[in-house]
Amino acid sequence: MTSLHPLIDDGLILGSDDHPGGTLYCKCASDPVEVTLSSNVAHNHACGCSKCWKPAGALFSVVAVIPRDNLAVTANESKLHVIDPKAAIQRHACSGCGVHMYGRIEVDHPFKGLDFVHPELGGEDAGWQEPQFAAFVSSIIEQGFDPAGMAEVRDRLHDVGLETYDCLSPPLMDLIAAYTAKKSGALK
Ligand SMILES: N[C@@H](CCC(=O)N[C@@H](CS)C(=O)NCC(=O)O)C(=O)O
Ligand SMILES: [Zn+2]
Ligand SMILES: [Zn+2]
Repeated sequence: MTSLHPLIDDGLILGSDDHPGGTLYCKCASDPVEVTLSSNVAHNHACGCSKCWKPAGALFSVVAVIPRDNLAVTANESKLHVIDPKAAIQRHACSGCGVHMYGRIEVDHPFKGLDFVHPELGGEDAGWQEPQFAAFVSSIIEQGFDPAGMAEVRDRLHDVGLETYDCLSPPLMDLIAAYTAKKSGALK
């Protein structure tokens, strides 16, 4: 059966509320890039979009946010490069193994100040917040997934307790819309 993601296929491993953070490692056998997080992550979710890093064979990425002040590159930063400088999220990837170590927003954006990270790089059962929902589910079709398999994919996500959305979850979409409305003056 196609893997959704190793952290989803067999059910979620629940995180611990008081998780203090830890170190993320890229997949290079020597001189790995290290990113140290000084808190747990938030809004962890599965993402089906084409831009987020996924482990080999997985249909989904698992990606979360953390305040940028809680993230530091602590080893081999020189191996990092920005995948697409024009994207809102500047994804810093390792030139050796291709893993995305963190994504940062430098432009005016509702999520500016939050960095995007893949908590599995810090250990699959290390206590990080577990995924809360699945986002950009229909986007897997854009990468070649057969539309006829979508009902099964959504069923499998629901089976492990993940609600599915084709953009972000309603609270995050509301946050983005409120930010846009305040900027335009439609909301005070
Ligand atoms: N359908 C598109 C969706 C891409 C997309 O909008 N991704 C979301 C979720 S990660 C996003 O916020 N992207 C901003 C960015 O990549 O800078 C795809 O799969 O490429
Ligand atoms: Zn690497
Ligand atoms: Zn994504």
